[in-house]
Amino acid sequence: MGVGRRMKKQGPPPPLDESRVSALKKRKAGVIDDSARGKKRKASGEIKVPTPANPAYNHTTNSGLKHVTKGKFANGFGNAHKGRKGGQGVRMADAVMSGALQDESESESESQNDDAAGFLGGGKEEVSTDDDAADLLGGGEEAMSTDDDAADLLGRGEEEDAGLLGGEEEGTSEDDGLGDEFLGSGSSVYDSDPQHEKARFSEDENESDAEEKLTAANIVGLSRRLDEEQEEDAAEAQLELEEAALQTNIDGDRLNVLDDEDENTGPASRIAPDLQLLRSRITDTIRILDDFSKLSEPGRSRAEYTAQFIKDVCLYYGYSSYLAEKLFNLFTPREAFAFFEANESPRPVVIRTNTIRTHRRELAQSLINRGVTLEPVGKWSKVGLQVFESQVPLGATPEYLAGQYIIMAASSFLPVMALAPQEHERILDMAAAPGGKTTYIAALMKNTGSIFANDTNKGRTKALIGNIHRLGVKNTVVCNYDAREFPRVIGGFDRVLLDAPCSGTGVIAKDPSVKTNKTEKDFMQLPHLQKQLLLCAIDSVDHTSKTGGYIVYSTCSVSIEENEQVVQYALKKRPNVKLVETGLTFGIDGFVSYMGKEFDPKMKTTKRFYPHAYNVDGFFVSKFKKTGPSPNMSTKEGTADGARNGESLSTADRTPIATDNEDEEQPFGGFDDSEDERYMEKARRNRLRRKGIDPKTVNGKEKANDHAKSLEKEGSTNGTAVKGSSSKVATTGLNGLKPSKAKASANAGPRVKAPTVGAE
Ligand SMILES: C[S@@+](CC[C@H](N)C(=O)[O-])C[C@H]1O[C@@H](n2cnc3c(N)ncnc32)[C@H](O)[C@@H]1O
Repeated sequence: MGVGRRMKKQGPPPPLDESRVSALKKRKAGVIDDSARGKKRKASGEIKVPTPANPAYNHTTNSGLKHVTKGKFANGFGNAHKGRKGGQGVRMADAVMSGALQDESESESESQNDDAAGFLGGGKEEVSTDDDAADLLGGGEEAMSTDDDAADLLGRGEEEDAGLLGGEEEGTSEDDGLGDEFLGSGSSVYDSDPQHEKARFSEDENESDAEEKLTAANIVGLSRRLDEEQEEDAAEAQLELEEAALQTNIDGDRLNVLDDEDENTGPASRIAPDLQLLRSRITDTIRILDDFSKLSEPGRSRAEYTAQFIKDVCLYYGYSSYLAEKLFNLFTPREAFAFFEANESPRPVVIRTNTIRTHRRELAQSLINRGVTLEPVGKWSKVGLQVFESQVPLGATPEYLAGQYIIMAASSFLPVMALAPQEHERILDMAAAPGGKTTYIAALMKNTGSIFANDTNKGRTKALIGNIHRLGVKNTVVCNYDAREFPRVIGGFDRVLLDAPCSGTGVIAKDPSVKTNKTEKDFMQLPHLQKQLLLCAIDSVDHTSKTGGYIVYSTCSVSIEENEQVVQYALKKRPNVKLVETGLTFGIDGFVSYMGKEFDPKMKTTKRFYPHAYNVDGFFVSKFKKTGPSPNMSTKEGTADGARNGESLSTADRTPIATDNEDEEQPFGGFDDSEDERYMEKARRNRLRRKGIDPKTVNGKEKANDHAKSLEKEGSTNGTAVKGSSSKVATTGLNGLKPSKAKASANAGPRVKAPTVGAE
């Protein structure tokens, strides 16, 4: 099929086969129970879903809780899908066209602030495309989360699994004794610095016509499916109304939802709780908490209802009470409910066009020809495509194998967009595996400059290397340090991305084990590590960088401890940084105060993303600008943040926070001292030749001295590249340090430009 169909030129493919649609619907019917339950309350009129006081929640609530459970983004395109009966195709086309036109205009400036409104308002009507392409892409197998199913069904290889799952499953982050949970998370827009805007790499400018056609190609099939779904919805709603007539809680009545102390008959007290009753009580409790004076029982306190709500949430959704309470505290009760609901359904399957290899329009056309139904992910990205359904495993198409795209969560675009890497810069990705973000950075840099992609977990760096090779990235050095070794390993970067290991409370839909396996200890240990890493990230940046001087800190967690508190800590410890706008056109402002704690007022520049608000993984993105040298980095020899004097660097509190369990068993693509030696030796000879010295005349001791001196010189000349030192990716530690467990070395600090890695 591949070649023949691929060769077909532009023009819409035939509408989607009806049989595909029905297959989809059948599968959907099997998994939609929860959302149906959600609809029920809505249809019965018992839930007043929209809460004008809470704009974030409104994104989802107008669509009813049902919409957030579906695999569709809460964005402008979602809007276009609403009320599509009859005119659906046209509306979608309009939406896509306007999106494409917007793209065009944005090509000059990617400051898409005006898009924000559309995006923010768009959560109301998502299409019920359903529980995801994940199912549709091949159906789930075995007892995995739906996303995991999707991963399999997408036919991905090892490294891609890691990519799709935000890097969660491959290996664990054994460091610090922190487990898989660290591996979550999986990321544009522009830099707050306007001079950078134009330099952004977008291949999709002036493509509005093409995109319109492209989308039209999908419309017929999609709109038919959507019409059918709407009919189904109407039938369900009718049924629910009938059922609701049996219920006694009439709007305005005081509701009796609290468990009586001596009574063991409530839904929560049963061995096998009646989920429907439980859910009904949850929604009733929310109503009461929303309108406490009117609906609560006399003599009952708000705390009692809150406790009841949390207890029911634990039973209904399977959270530990510790985590349920922690998450509950982030939101209004109604929004908390929406959050818990959203965690019960997978996020949409998204692919990122690898602009090193292709253009989004061409990629989309190729995939459409293969039977993939897709759409641009939203106006906010020029490279993302949301996949609704596919007849082929997305992880095994010729386009995939040719590195034209990578499967990655939409939220994972965001930190990279905030980082806004520029061509020819030097970038550090501190916790990079499996490399969704690294490879995006490389694409935005058009394969110029250099990226140091580091990860402490050797096993996971395999996936990173795999992705780097497949996607044709050539400006990246993979290294394997505990990132707290930076900047002693190397510093002086223009920008640093710290996509930190975290608890994964933003990706519960992907990894439901988070519901029960995160304890108070995790929320102490993780922030401790994150704080250490963030200080190291800051210290690794060259504040004198002409184009940069930025640090982006992100997590796929929604907890305050791992986000605002970490940022606040960094602001306190490093007065030489300030928070700046992320440039992201959507997202909810970070907390400036929380439970009596006040944060820096600029904390509002940080952005939070929630599954129920935007139908993306929960995420946090913050951006700092470094304005001066780090306090204790000034040495006699200078103040370069390139860590010229390793000993003088005290970057962070290094109190051990857990056992270091590094996986020594997993040999990593051959980190090998003798192999390293060969490359180092070759580099040394080349360097000497460039200086006009015959390498053969230099004996062993002089070799070492020369090596150290030249490194030092290069460092002091502010990052002059060590040219010609061809290093094999992942086979060498930087500057000859042992890649694993490298000891900080005074000589290791100089700003040595990364040798370009031939990835393919
Ligand atoms: C959220 S994941 C990174 C995902 C990656 N940025 C991407 O987009 O594919 C967090 C990563 O941090 C790594 N990690 C954990 N502790 C680390 C440390 N001390 N130094 C460097 N990396 C660490 C984990 O191995 C894991 O790969």
